[in-house]
Amino acid sequence: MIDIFTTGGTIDKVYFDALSEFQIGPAAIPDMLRENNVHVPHRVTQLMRKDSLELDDADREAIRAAVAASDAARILVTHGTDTMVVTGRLLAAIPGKTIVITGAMQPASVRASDAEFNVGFALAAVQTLPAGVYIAMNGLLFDPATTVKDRAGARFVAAGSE
Ligand SMILES: NC(=O)C[C@H](N)C(=O)O
Repeated sequence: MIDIFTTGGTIDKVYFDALSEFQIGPAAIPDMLRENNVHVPHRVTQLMRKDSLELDDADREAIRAAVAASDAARILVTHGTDTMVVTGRLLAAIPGKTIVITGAMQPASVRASDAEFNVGFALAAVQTLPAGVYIAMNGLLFDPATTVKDRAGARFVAAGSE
């Protein structure tokens, strides 16, 4: 059983026409998994709906506590990309679980989005990797301890190489 926790981020953003802006809506992952005929046993819990730039220490602690309290050994977290590595570093203190964090550069609700690719890749990663914390984005796996987001390049890179 894979425990999936959603926290918000661009992956869950939807366009509010009346306001002419994107806001974080309900988690995109349940519809995505259903529409893609995914029968991997899983459970989805929406922990929060925040852009990751707005996550504070209490939010991160809530994510850490939820993951630590899960009875599942394999955990998928969807999260905004801007501070994914910060949360990943905190989750690294949890022993004995395979924890994979993913998100998207473009909302799942828009056509040219990397969301479905990233979720599919992360779902494969979480089922096969040994215990540890990983960021799974755009076809690559990263260790949060040694990774940073290159915002201009819209990608993750090794710390120091950006
Ligand atoms: N692509 C993203 O998810 C960026 C967004 N600002 C976030 O970190 O929540």
